[in-house]
Amino acid sequence: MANTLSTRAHYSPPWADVSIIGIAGSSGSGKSTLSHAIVSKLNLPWVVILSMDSFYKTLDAEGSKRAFNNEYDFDSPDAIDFDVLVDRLRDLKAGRRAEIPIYSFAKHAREIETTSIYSPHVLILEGIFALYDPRVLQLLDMKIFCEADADTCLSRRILRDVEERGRDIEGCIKQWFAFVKPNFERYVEPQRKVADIIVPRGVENRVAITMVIQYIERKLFEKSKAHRAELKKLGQSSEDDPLSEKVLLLEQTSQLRGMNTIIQDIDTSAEDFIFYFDRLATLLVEHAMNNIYFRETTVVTPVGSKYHGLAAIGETSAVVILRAGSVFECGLKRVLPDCRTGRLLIQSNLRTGEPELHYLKLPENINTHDSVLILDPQMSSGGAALMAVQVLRDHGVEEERIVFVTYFAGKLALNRLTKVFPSVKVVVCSVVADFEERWIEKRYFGC
Ligand SMILES: Nc1ncnc2c1ncn2[C@@H]1O[C@H](COP(=O)(O)OP(=O)(O)O)[C@@H](O)[C@H]1O
Ligand SMILES: Nc1ccn([C@@H]2O[C@H](COP(=O)(O)O)[C@@H](O)[C@H]2O)c(=O)n1
Repeated sequence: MANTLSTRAHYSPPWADVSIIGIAGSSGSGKSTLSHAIVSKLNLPWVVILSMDSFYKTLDAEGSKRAFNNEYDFDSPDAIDFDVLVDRLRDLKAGRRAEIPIYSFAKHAREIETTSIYSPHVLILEGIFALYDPRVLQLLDMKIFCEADADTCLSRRILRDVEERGRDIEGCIKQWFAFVKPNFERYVEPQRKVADIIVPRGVENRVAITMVIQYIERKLFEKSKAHRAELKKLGQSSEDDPLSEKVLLLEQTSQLRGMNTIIQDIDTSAEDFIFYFDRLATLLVEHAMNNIYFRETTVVTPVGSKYHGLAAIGETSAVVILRAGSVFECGLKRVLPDCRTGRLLIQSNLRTGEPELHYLKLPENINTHDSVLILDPQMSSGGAALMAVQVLRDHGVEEERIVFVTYFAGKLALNRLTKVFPSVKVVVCSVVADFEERWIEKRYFGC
């Protein structure tokens, strides 16, 4: 029986249910320095710092005037847009991309540009009110309160604000005694009570940092284990299933078999390999294009007669899974010369075999494109394919609009992908043994 939506299997990528660590404490206590120390100790691509400064409310002209006179209270919770912060945290927790405002302390205002966060496995939320809002507290996996005595905080703050935030010493002192100090006692300090760990001396506190690192490493290990187990389970449950009707195999004509013979022959020269692979890639992209949306149209020929034909409805873009997917670029250009192309770097962890997302750059407004082709010449375990489709889904691309284009695929991998994403089409040249080692890109690029 063909796959239907009711038989959809569950898959959650490694970035689902991101662990969020909150670090609160007085201004100048070393929250930001501590956060950076944790990130650099972990030395992983998926740990991201989110500063609460990004969520300061926009000021009106009067507020801005007061801010420049050091007369605006930035140390009251009212200065923070907690609703937007909670929204963004919820998006990230759900594995979605979140647009984060960029704040300028020198201008007391948000910049026009935003920055985006997507797919962290761990997020560090740092700010004077990181443990303040009950909705935020609910989302936190670990709560830290960073401590330093008030004199230290003030002297650090003066040095930093004069050097980095465009302030003068007098203004810093005025702001400190009017707002920072009283509000620390009123709002910031009480957050100690909800903290799991109090960290005196911030970044100098090696014991505390080690504890936090161990906690994060344990969480990441558990997640990786769960992700691998999920992939394995998906494989076991789909082993005996027939291929979905969404798997569109190229017609095995004698031309195609001839090309395959040359491509698969170990003695084929590099030039011939590239020539025939490019030809085949063109056919695969053509076949994908046969399965996108067209509308009827009529054109006039040079001799004045009418031709009733078809035209693509909207834009088709492509996403190459690096580095193997680059072998499709020549074929893609032949069929769609102006196709906007994004890139994903997905690599298998050498130790665990787990696919990991390392880099992503997608065409702008990809969610509005009519069709998106994902290009990868080999589908071995299906892990990279699942991840790539999930990335597009997280960026608003509807499943029906995705066509996965591949040269070789194992049946298990095809079943895994179409069970999780039953509406995704897969264009494939040959179905081969499960878990076949990747070799196409090595032959194509000669290394
Ligand atoms: N343990 C420390 N020793 C010396 N300077 C520090 C220490 N921790 C932080 N600083 C410095 O103090 C200033 C404020 O630290 P920061 O981490 O920005 O504090 P917060 O984020 O809590 O406001 C920065 O210039 C930073 O380099
Ligand atoms: N326009 C602004 C906004 C905030 N502040 C001060 O920043 C402090 C929080 O940032 P830390 O990195 O020091 O935690 C807070 O105490 C505000 O007084 C500001 O001066 N100007």
